Parts: sequence; C-alpha cells; structure tokens
Amino acid sequence: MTTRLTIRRPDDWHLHLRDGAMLQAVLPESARHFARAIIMPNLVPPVVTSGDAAAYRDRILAARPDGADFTPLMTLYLTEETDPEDVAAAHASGLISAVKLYPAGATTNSASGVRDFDRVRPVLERMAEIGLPLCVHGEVTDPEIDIFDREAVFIDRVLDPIRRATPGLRVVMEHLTTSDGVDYVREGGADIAATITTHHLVINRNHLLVGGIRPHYYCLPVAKRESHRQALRAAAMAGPGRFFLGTDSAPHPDTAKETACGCAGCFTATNTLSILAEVFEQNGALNRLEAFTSLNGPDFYRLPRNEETVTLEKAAPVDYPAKIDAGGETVTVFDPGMPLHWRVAQ
Ligand SMILES: NC(=O)N[C@@H](CC(=O)O)C(=O)O
Ligand SMILES: [Zn+2]
Ligand SMILES: [Zn+2]
Repeated sequence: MTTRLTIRRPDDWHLHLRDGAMLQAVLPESARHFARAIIMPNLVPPVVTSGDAAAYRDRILAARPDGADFTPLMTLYLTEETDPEDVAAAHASGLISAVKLYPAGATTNSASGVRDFDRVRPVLERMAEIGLPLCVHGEVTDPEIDIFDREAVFIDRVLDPIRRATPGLRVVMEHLTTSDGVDYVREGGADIAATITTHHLVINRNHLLVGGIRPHYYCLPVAKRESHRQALRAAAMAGPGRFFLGTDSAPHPDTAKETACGCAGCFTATNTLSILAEVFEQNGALNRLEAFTSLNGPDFYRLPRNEETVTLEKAAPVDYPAKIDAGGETVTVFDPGMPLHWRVAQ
C-alpha cells in the first residue's frame, strides 16, 4: 500500500482571495501548498483594468506570509467596456495570465459581467491573436432555464457559438460540473481545457439537500446528480490532458452563508490536497494526482511546471480546523464528510 507520494508542487488554476482582512486570513491557506494560483477578479468593484490588476497584485504580494513562495497569476474581469489594447498590453508585460468572463448575474459579484456578447467580440479576437486564455463561468442566466441545466445550455447557446466565431480563442471552462461539459472539453481540441474543483469531486446534490439544507455545500455552479460527479472524477483522474485543478476556494463569512438567502461558495483551500489524495486513492488513481494538480495546468497555460516537490504521507486521520478567523468573522472550511489520511509532509 502506498503511504508516501511525491509530486511536483501543485498550482491552483481558480482561486478567490478577496481583499483586506479576508485576503490576510485566506492567503496563507493557499500559499502553504500551492506555488501559483489564477486569482479571480470578482472583487467589489471588480478588477477591470490593468491598473486594477497591478494594484490588486501588489496587495496580494504585501499580504503574503513571511517566506511564502507564492505567485498570484492575475486576471481581468471582462466587461462590455474592456479595451482590447489594455488587455494586450497587460498580457505583453506579464501582468495577466487570463481574462475572466462572467455572464452578468450568473454568480457572486457578477453584476458587471457581459450581457451582449457581440460587444466583447473585439477583445476576444485580440485574445485569440495573442493566445491569452479566456476563463469562463459557464452558466446561462435565463430565468427560464432550470439551475441544474444552466451549464449544459451555456455550452450550446453561448460557448460553442463564441468559439466558432473566434477561431484560435483559448478557453478554460471553469469549475466544470456536468458530464456534458466533460464531453465538450474532451472532444473540443487543443484550444479548450477545464478546471475541476475539489468539492465537485466529493459532493453531489444530495449532499446539499438531503436531511436538511447545507449552506456550506452551496456553490455555483450548483452540485449536480451523482452520475455527473462520476464523470468529473473520471476526467480529473484521466492523467495527462486538459483537465486540471481549480479549487474555486471561495471564502464567505459564515454570517453570509448561514442565513435565509445564503451566498454561493465553498472554502477548500485549507484541506484541498488531503481531500484530493483521498479521493484519487479511493479510485485507485493516486498515480494520476500529479497530472491533475501540477502538470496539465501549466501545460495548458504555457507556463513552466514547478521544479519543487511536495510529499504527501498517509497516516492517522488529519486534523484541520473547522473554521478559520477572518477579521472578526469566521469562514467554515469545507467538510468532505469523511476522514482524511493524507497530509503534506513538512
Ligand atoms: N463558485 C461560487 O459559488 N462562488 C464564487 C464565484 C464563482 O466562482 O462563480 C465566489 O466568488 O464566491
Ligand atoms: Zn464561477
Ligand atoms: Zn470561482
């Protein structure tokens, strides 16, 4: 039985760090294990211009714990006013690694997102020319569409038309939740990839709703039925390819989750690697963990793989805090509902 596993140091290709006291609280949780992360721009107000991204990057760097070796990879929040030249310059200078598309109203802090996709066409064309990836929150917002169908409908109505109209555009479907999405990415060729979260490998919609409503399992896109979770596991555990880890670790104060209208997001930064090792082991796929956490992501983003390694050790169940403190509030750490046995060796 394997009890030690050494892999290249992981990266997180979808992370929410927020700002201010929350940034201070959650950054150490990611910097402990991850070398780099794609930083989501959905602050209030959002990170829209290269100036915003440079300032946010400086705040993240200033918040790093002493000695932490962690590089934030910045993104811009695509709006109907985004200037293609600002995007191209931010890419050329190395400031940004991607642009993020939120359909307006699809998720937390997405009010400034895109309503009319024709209006962002010049930006998408410029991105295709320079090879800059577009990260996509892939859900339609049409009130007629059932929340559990919103990812699959987005692929047909929005994503596929955009990709056909913009040859060469490189796309990352973020936080994939359906077998429809897995199939689309698998068959979509070299210009499309997907991130998969830790929590969507663990929970299905029963975990969210059976026996009482669990606000800390509510995220967007919402967890789907079990067959979709199985498809996500198969994609994550397929080895080399275009599926990779984006935790979508999304901290919210408990007061905003445990309320009559709780907001969306699971906070997994603290125990993500322990959970991933456990679920890969459950499926007999520990030897594929490194591709998912540390190889496929940098390969798609055309960045070097990390040279450092981390060693995971299996032993007695791992202790991790149920909550972390964040500026007078608490943030609940995702509960995988099972004991975890793998820890990162110091
Ligand atoms: N995933 C979530 O449920 N929430 C994210 C937004 C997002 O990634 O869609 C957040 O910012 O809280
Ligand atoms: Zn999202
Ligand atoms: Zn997210």
